[in-house]
Amino acid sequence: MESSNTALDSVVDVIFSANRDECPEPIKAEVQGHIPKWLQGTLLRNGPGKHSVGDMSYNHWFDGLALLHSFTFKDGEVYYRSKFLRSDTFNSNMEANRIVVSEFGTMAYPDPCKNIFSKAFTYLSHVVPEFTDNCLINIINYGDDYYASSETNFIRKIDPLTLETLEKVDYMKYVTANLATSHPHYDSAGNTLNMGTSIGDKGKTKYIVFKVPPSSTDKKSPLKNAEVLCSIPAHRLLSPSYYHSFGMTENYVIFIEQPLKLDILKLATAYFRGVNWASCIDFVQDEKTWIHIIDKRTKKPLAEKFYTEAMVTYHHINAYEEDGHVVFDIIAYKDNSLYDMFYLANLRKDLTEETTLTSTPTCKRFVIPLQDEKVLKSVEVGANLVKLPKTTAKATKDKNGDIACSPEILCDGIELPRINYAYNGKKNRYVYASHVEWRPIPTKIVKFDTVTRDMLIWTEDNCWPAEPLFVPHPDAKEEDDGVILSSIVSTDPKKSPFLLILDGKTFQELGRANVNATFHLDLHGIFIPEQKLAQ
Ligand SMILES: CC1=C(/C=C/C(C)=C/C=C/C(C)=C/C=C/C=C(C)/C=C/C=C(C)/C=C/C2=C(C)CCCC2(C)C)C(C)(C)CCC1
Ligand SMILES: [Fe+2]
Repeated sequence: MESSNTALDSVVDVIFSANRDECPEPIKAEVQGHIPKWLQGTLLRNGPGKHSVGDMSYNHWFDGLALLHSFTFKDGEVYYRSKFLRSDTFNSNMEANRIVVSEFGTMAYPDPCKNIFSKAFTYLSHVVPEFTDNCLINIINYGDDYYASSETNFIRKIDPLTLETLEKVDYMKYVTANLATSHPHYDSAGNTLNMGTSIGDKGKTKYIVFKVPPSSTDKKSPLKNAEVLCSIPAHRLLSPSYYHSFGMTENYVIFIEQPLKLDILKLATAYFRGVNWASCIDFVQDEKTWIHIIDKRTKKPLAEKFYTEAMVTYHHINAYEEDGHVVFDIIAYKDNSLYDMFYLANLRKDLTEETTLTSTPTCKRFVIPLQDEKVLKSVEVGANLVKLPKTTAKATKDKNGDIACSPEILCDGIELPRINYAYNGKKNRYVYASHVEWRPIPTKIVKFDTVTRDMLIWTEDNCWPAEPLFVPHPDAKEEDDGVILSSIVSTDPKKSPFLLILDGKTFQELGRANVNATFHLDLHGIFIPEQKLAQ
């Protein structure tokens, strides 16, 4: 018994909690199989790579210090490198040899004295706190620049080739966003669209959609030209919803205001009360989930109120318009247990006690009817407004004239979804994702066909795959003409970690690039084609 627990503990260590070393100089990987010659560019990924500093540890996996890594493809060869993001947070922690900047799941007290008076004093000097710039979630492209991102008001510009950390950028200088997502969208005109939350500005709490145009020639920060497209007042001033991503079609932005709420009063007193910020988020089971459909042309949300039952979602998959409807697919949960599952103490418990997840991810499709207001008035209460033939998703008018949406379940157990981004906002068929069974660790990646509901699977013993990312063939004719890239952490000491390359159509291995280094399990990333990097 003991030995199997030890084995499971070491899995948690190897894939989640161990501190990693960086590998700042590029190393050439040993390629097995075949890497298509057309695949030229850099896969750049981000995720937590250091979970303790000195003798202090972070509580939560999403708190770890950002470690960037990249795979550069050149003429069938692959070069790997990794570098810690030299954020102010990283530097201050290293200098103090302890954790001095708070993260979402770990509250830090720079003053080691636990005396209540000094704690109160430290609190007062933190009335305007400098939030963390440990940007560990994703990489965002604004204009010609690349930024490591988290969800606070700070992003860090990076050099996508050398992984060097550059300027710290404060969203607040350009748009009033105290929080912003790490999952923006890119449109065909080269704009980046993102969403943020503005807390208590001029007595109002609102969600904003902002657009950053492609770079201007004057070499100023691309955010200088940011424009707020729309702002939506939060249902409650002191409890805005938490959201991690949003959806976008050609004409609409889809924003889900879910009953997973930040309690501003609790947040403001968290430091003084000695609790972490994560404890100030509540899932309000008996509240509705509001679905806002923002028309990019009028810059206003549609007048109708769409809602569904209480749920939690982090990742939108895609959204598109079809015959007078907006269709969008998301990964949804019954509650907020995903966040709790990633506390390092729970990850250990979940593995050793073999507990099942209380809420597993479900891939849901919502269909929103775009109804003329006059027509809507004449529709009977209870009538289904969805007219698309091949879906079981419904939208019915309730007695208040609001529209209750019930989704179609597409499949269970997938997370970290990616699509061929050329199909973002357009009708797509395939989703590439991590497959999650009852354990909170990734063992398989899949290609899911939303039409036939078939799943193609890749798995291998002692291999823990990261989010699978699709790169289209430069002359792609079909949606799945391309390859899937996933970086694989290995827990077999005899086997090095590798970058896996699968064929987009068959999901069969084309090749792998074995790297003589250690990998961390990361969260998200982007592929930058060579022509774009050369600009
Ligand atoms: C500024 C501000 C602030 C702060 C904030 C912060 C600090 C934040 C952070 C945040 C964060 C930091 C977040 C994060 C998130 C994340 C997420 C949401 C994720 C998700 C994920 C997932 C979903 C996963 C999955 C997976 C993996 C990874 C592996 C295994 C398998 C699976 C698939 C499960 C406050 C509030 C105080 C106040 C106001 C203002
Ligand atoms: Fe995410």
